[in-house]
Amino acid sequence: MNLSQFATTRGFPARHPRRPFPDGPQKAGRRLSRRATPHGGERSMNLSNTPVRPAPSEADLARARRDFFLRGRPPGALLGRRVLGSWMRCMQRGLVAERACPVEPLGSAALLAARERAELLRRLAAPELEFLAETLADTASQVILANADGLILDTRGDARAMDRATRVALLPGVSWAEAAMGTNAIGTALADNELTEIWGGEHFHDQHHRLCCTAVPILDHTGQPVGLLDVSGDARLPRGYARAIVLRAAREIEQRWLLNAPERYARLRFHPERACVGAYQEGVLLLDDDRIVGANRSALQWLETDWRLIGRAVDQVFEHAGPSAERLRTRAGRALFGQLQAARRPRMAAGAPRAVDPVESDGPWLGEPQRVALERTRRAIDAGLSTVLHGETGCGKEVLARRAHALSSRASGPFVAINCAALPDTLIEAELFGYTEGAFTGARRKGSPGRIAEADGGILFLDEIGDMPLLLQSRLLRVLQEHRVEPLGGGAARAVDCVVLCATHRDLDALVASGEFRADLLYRLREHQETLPAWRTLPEAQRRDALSRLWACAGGPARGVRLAPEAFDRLVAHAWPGNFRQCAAALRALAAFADDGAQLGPADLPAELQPAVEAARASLEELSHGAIVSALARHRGKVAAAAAELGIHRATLYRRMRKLGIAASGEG
Ligand SMILES: Nc1ncnc2c1ncn2[C@@H]1O[C@H](COP(=O)(O)OP(=O)(O)OP(=O)(O)O)[C@@H](O)[C@H]1O
Repeated sequence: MNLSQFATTRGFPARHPRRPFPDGPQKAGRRLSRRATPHGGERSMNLSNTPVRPAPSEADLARARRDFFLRGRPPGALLGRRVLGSWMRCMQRGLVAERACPVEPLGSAALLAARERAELLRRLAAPELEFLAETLADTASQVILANADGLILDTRGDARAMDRATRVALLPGVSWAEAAMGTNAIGTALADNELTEIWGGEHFHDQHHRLCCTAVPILDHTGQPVGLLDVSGDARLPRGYARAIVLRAAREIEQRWLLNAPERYARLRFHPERACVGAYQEGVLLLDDDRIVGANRSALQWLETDWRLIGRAVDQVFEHAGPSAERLRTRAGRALFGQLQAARRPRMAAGAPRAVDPVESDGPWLGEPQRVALERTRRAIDAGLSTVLHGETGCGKEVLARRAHALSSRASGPFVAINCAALPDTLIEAELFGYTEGAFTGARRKGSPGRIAEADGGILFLDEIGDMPLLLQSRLLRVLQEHRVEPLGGGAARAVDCVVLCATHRDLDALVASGEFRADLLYRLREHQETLPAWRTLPEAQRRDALSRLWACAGGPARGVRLAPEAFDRLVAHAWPGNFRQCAAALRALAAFADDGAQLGPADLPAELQPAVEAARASLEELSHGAIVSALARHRGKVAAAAAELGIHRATLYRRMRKLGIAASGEG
């Protein structure tokens, strides 16, 4: 579903003029508040505990500020209780209203690290950020995702209506925690863990008086804040213009968070009306056997309880629940309709400790060069730029592409990976572009949309792009130019919106020069390029760090298997021509064959890492004419035996002998 469809299903028109306030901020905001409330949701169930409070006039606010800040008197009752509470906290912290608060954005590496820590939140929130930005476009508001400390992670929207200082302060990397910025919706919502609206002069600092903000904390399935959604705009916008829509977006993210929980938990969904089980307002509980380990807010509402529900046994809450849980009765006597989705427990092969895939578990190891490449690739994706990832085999090109996809605004779209070198020439065309029914012998009955069409809304990852046959290059070029795919055998062309990432270890410019790759295709594919470093070029500190991570992922430490310092040093120093892939595989093998609790020394390392071999390898280039001749002589011309003594492969010795003009006299 594209954004317009997404917006329309929720009853919001998808298009808005980009000009801020085409008919004034008041009108824009009022129009939006009218649009944003008619969902049955907010009417039939109050999702926020925050009562709607009458807006104090500017004169009321000015009086309240004079009373509080100048005369030290309690301000009038029109100032909300929570705003007053926040002003008092700010005073106690020594903040001064007239003093500008310094804006100190995080550096790019620290911001990247913060974004990585909040990866799940960002991924789940991305569609809502787009949706809010689109819907609020004519109010010139800024949509903000912050982490649970109030640090801005992402923004969307058009903030042209704000002054420069405010725009700068609302950028990613800036903290809006109350302690730093005084009373503001982000910081105060996090301090109170409630939906918060702060308008104009309610902000603690004078410098924020032209701003209005509406913020809602995003809670995980146990009720802990994991982040916050905020809409900030011009203080002339009517109070409440963003309340319903931002609240609903936060609930959507929370629901996704809940449903993203491990499948080993059963899910109990319920609602007082049968038809609403499975719909927006359903209550959902996560169950670990008979214990409640998670809930959504609707569940709390229908069960008339709060987050203390987490940890209770199911039968403390429900009086009666049949095996299918179709009819439920709470201990308070409320009848509900329910549906139980059983837990899925993965069946593990007995005894075999499974190595953890570093990419699946905690994300790849990222040193400084990978971090920078990752962030730039993510930005390229968000900007719709085709990107080539260049680097030796195994240096993490695909890993990086997948990670960048997960962090990008296309995270909710598919990631379709195609290895151009692995597909047989006869199949690649049909595989990529799809085919209609009966297009060729063996075609599936209903035809196939093809892999490119499958990437619609997401990423098309073309691995080993340098190996794509010339014939297909022109078809691919046409797809990239026209954003449409035509299936084999005719049929309607299909529009495709995808960002293309390519990976290669080959020199694409050289391939163009030798006529193996189309120059015009390369220009299309390489709107941006990132080069990933080979393992051996990383600084030693990074290799050590990476090795520790790969070893942990290989499962050794979990079974008490230790690498002696000399073994670790040797692994760090090894050149690993197959880069991360080879190193990770070697570590997995080491861990697999070691006994629990064993300490592995240099002698336990694979043959190519043994000291004699390493020394011989290192000096291969210097292996002199004399050394080879005398080794051959000692073994009566037997090349295999001489190679073994020199610690190199027989083929390598033959190559070296040819280069030095040494004739082979004995048998191999
Ligand atoms: N940064 C990393 N952190 C941890 N493991 C990594 C990292 N990069 C690569 N790996 C490991 O190496 C394997 C290969 O990575 P990947 O497929 O991304 O390499 P590649 O550069 O695309 O290789 P090729 O060019 O051969 O396709 C991964 O499955 C993973 O186990």
